[in-house]
Amino acid sequence: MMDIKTYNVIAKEGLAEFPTDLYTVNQSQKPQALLIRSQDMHKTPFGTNVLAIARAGAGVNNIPLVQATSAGTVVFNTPGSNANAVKELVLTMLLLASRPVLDAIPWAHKLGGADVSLQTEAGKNHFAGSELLGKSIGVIGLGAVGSRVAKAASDLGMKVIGYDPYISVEHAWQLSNDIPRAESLEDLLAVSDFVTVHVPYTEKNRHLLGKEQVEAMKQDAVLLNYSRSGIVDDAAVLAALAAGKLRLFISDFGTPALVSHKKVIVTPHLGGTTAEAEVNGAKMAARTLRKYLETGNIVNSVNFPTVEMAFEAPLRLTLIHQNVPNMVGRITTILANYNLNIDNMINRSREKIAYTVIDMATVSAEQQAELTKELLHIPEVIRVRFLKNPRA
Ligand SMILES: NC(=O)c1ccc[n+]([C@@H]2O[C@H](COP(=O)([O-])OP(=O)(O)OC[C@H]3O[C@@H](n4cnc5c(N)ncnc54)[C@H](O)[C@@H]3O)[C@@H](O)[C@H]2O)c1
Ligand SMILES: O=C(O)[C@H](O)COP(=O)(O)O
Repeated sequence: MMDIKTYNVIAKEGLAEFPTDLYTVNQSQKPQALLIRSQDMHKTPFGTNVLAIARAGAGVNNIPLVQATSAGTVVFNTPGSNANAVKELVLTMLLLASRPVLDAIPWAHKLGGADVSLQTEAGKNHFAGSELLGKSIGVIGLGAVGSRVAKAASDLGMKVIGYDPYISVEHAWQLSNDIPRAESLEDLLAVSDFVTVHVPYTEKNRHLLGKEQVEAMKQDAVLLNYSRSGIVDDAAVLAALAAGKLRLFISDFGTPALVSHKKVIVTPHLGGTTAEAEVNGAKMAARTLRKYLETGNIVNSVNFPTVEMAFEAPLRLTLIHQNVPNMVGRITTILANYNLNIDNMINRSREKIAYTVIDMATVSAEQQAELTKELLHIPEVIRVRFLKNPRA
């Protein structure tokens, strides 16, 4: 039995992916894997017994990746699982930034008496808005969320310009040829009535929109942050709002200064909070975890290489080790000393870490224990697992 510990609200459809004859959920002090959303794992200790952490969602800045990698803990996310939800909320906020319905609705509901319609017609001009059609929008980051926002804005008749110097081939294919790409962030900022940012939080992206960038924006522009707190320098934005340079700041990440500001609209980190996105993310995370725990195969990891090898042999040996020369040689020498034949093998690396998967015929539990001890004796080996093929 393996135990999965959960943090945050995880959709029941995701938990149902774990068959009860193989898994328990939240039953052990020493779980084999964690299934989380925004839980701050920098402040939540997890032991080296944790083989994997799956983040149902996109952002992994809440997980200490360097620490997890060196402990041999594979971290996964669920790319794209909540991208449509974020896109729809960004569209909502673009419309709210254009039509003052947030003020108009309470005004309408306060009207009373027999002449409500007269009062309506007399007062409605206070709430005149503008249209998105023909306005320009700069989309920073053209991944799962940004590429969808760009397409939707274009479908609404907006002039879209994108910026993503690191765009993946997959997302580049998804992006319409009609959407021009800016050569630089400054080029995008100079022409955009709306700017929306969809990049991950990393050290490099901290204050990607800082004082200089905010000052480079168009007069009366609107800035939206549905990526992460810290990517936008809130202090620089507040200064630009006070100076009358920006018209509005819309953010999914409140701070005391933002929530009390008249020219700021804050949503409470709602980007990925729809029933559909929560189910998508939880199911995807559970399936990814099961794949890794049961077959050793790794997909959608943010700290380990992708490794997919059909599990056909009776037994699989997986090793997490440092990415240094002669590891495969040392590992296979030990197997040869036990007269074990290798049916199939794969070795992949990512930066400082490497992963080796070796398929072979069955060996006894005693021999597995001896081999594990000997393999762990190689100083650069971090984790050793034997997996039995239930279908062999
Ligand atoms: N508000 C929410 O609830 C919510 C929901 C989903 C995602 N997010 C946040 O949005 C981020 C993006 O999500 P996603 O699913 O689109 O991720 P993604 O990985 O599919 O896309 C991120 C894109 O940003 C690009 N990028 C990175 N640094 C950049 C930079 N400096 N300039 C321009 N482009 C850059 C990458 O090349 C990539 O294409 C997540 O990391 C997460 O922090 C927030
Ligand atoms: O990075 C993400 O996927 C979003 O910020 C969603 O976070 P949540 O799962 O905590 O709502």
